Amino acid sequence: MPTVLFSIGFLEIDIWDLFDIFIVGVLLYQLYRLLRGSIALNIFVGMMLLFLSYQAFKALGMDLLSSILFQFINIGFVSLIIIFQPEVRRFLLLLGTNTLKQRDSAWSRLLGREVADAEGGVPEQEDVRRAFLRMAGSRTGALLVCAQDADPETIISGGTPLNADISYGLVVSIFHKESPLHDGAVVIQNRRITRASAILPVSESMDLPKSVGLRHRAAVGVTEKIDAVCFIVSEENGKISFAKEGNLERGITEERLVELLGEYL
Ligand SMILES: Nc1ncnc2c1ncn2[C@@H]1O[C@H](COP(=O)(O)OP(=O)(O)OP(=O)(O)O)[C@@H](O)[C@H]1O
Repeated sequence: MPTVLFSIGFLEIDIWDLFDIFIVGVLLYQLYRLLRGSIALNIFVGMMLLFLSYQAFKALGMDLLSSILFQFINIGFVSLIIIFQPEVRRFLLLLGTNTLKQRDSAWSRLLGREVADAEGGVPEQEDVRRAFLRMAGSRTGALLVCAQDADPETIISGGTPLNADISYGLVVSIFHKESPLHDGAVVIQNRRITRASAILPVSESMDLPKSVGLRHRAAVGVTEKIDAVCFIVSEENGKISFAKEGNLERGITEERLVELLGEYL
């Protein structure tokens, strides 16, 4: 029996209760981060309200109402898993990826950067920078996914599988309007182009302004679902944007592009 630390009225709190509250708090916060901005958050809040009402009715001894709500919650649990299937998947993926892979990749990125710095820059980053500036100048639409740790194939579909070195000429050629591969996204993994013309999941986020079109929504969508970042060139105005964890940074400068490429490519 763990020792009681303090009491609030009739409630006796021990060390495990504090631990319990802390873990539930962290899990709820992570869940909120995952669902933020999506319609799923509204459903989640609805379910929480239902659950709290059930607890309140039960505590007040209103048996009929609480038993009806209990049935709802019972079915609700199964339907929650179905409704939130993509979010549950992403949540588990995030947990696993964060704990296992990110540590390794952080080290390899750190070491990689040290080697690159010693050699005077990473050629792939320089090639993508030049390609993006050129495409921005000519208002050529482009969408580039840089997968970080997760396997992007689980979410990204279609297009043409490739296994090519990144080069300025290749990136510009793929997105050239006459190219059969220009429509869709280019996927980069471990500094190699693994797919072109890929179809990405489109974000349903209500936080995005109405002016944001499908290309940018697709960039946001894929970063909501897997550990990846996206670089986008707008065909409409030639602006370069960046997407990460479901957030869109619009109209970034060349300096910022260099900084982000250094961090994520
Ligand atoms: N789900 C998707 N996955 C990958 N690429 C997509 C997807 N949806 C749209 N695109 C790309 O975006 C192009 C259409 O972009 P649209 O004009 O709707 O978006 P936008 O965000 O307004 O971009 P822009 O500012 O370049 O016009 C398509 O031709 C296609 O290449």
